[in-house]
Amino acid sequence: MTTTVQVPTYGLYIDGRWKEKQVTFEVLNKYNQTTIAHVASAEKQDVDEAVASAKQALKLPLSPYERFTYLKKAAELLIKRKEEVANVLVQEVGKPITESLGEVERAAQTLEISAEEAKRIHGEGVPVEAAPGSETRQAYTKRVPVGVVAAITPFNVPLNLVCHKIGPALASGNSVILKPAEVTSISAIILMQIFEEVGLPRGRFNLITGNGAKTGEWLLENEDVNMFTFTGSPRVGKLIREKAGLRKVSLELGNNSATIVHNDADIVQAATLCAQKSFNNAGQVCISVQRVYVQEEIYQKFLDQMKKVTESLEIGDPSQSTTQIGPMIAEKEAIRVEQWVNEAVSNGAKIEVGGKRDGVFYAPTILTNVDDSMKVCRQEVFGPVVAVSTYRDEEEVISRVNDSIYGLQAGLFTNSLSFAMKAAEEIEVGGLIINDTSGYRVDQMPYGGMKQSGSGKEGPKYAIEEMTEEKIVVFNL
Ligand SMILES: NC(=O)c1ccc[n+]([C@@H]2O[C@H](COP(=O)([O-])OP(=O)(O)OC[C@H]3O[C@@H](n4cnc5c(N)ncnc54)[C@H](O)[C@@H]3O)[C@@H](O)[C@H]2O)c1
Ligand SMILES: O=C[C@H](O)CS(=O)(=O)O
Repeated sequence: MTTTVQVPTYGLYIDGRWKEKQVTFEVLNKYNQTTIAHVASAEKQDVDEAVASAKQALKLPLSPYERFTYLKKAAELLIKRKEEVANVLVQEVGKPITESLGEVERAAQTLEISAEEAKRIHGEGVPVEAAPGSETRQAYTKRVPVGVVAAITPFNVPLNLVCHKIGPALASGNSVILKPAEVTSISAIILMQIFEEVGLPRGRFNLITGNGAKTGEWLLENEDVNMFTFTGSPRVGKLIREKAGLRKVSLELGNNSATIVHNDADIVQAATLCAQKSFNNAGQVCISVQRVYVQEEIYQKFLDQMKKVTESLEIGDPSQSTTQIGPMIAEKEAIRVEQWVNEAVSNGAKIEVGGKRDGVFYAPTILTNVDDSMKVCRQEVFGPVVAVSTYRDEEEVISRVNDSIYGLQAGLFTNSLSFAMKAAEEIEVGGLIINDTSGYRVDQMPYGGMKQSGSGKEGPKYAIEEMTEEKIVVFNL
């Protein structure tokens, strides 16, 4: 007997209703490459309808308490569907189930923090009366929504990074059009279903799925979009910045994250955490540990421990609770990583662990004998590869960490307060994590990079600042 598995078809969500489309694209299970959904391909007219609906929705303002209530309920409903949504992440990303469950929990927290922040948006009194001639005046500021926000998101953390945009946008009174990554659209569709269920007024949250370049272009062409909030590659980020003109843009882009391990650190803890945070989600994390700089006196002990942890990682079917490393998002990405590693090896790098590809899987790989000019150090690998090298002193390592076009986060293991303080002053990143790796993030913290890692911050409180304008009101009494 053969069993036919029903593949669901999903539409767009515009102006409070689902809209079927003739033309769809397939979302694949990244482990076995089977089709798990047919998803609507938006056309220009759909994008324009979504923007018009979002603009119209702003005419019925929501109070901060109403926004709090919708977001809080959405967080609760997401937790109720935790297993189902985690299984979607397992399939559409190839993310191991334990990590996928963690992403759903974090996404719910992001919505909950956004809900709480909705009640804390405030301005301040401004002492204009202190200016000569303004003695009879009084003033205060208030934060007002930017209006229509277009949110464009990447494949690697497709639920939580969507919540980092939808949560603050709705909390601050905006309406939003979401364009998720094509290859991982299903979790965003489920989130849309959840917001429909909580009864969010129509037009406040619209979902457009389809080709990134086309929908992106149509959103950018539509002058009724007031702000773009983008997470993804520097290539697309630059394009959005160029085309957005005078409109607000927030960009969360790539990194080649460094972590320093100094000679006074807890070596076992540092090596264990570095191994874990180099290979989470098969290294497809923007703050994944990619460059490790180990003080030369402790190098061998550190490397031995990091190799031991890495060799113990279980690779395989992401739906199994014992699996720690799943497939990459596509075979072409695994091939690219393989080529970069091979190129490094042909220039003198040594593979300590891994270095093998099996279809869409790339084994967790530690490289030594690397040179800072190699692609595996200089560019963003976005795969399960880490380059470990030595340094002599604080000055040298800080300058090597800073020798990058990126600046999202870095880690530093040390018990030296003076080194930690020096690093905090001198390392050019949006976040420096002491006694943990570059890969540490919780959702309430400000998060965003310097240099080509982007501009603007996420973390609901900080994203709300990006998604609102400061207005001053002056009274002449
Ligand atoms: N800094 C952060 O917070 C953060 C978090 C996660 C991922 N990232 C970065 O994201 C990248 C990987 O994600 P990706 O491969 O999905 O990125 P990507 O740039 O290829 O795609 C991101 C989104 O942009 C859309 N897009 C593609 N072309 C477009 C265009 N011309 N105009 C408008 N939108 C377009 C895609 O459809 C997708 O929704 C890495 O560089 C990673 O570092 C950064
Ligand atoms: O890919 C980058 C993510 O922002 C890191 S995290 O999943 O939010 O920790």
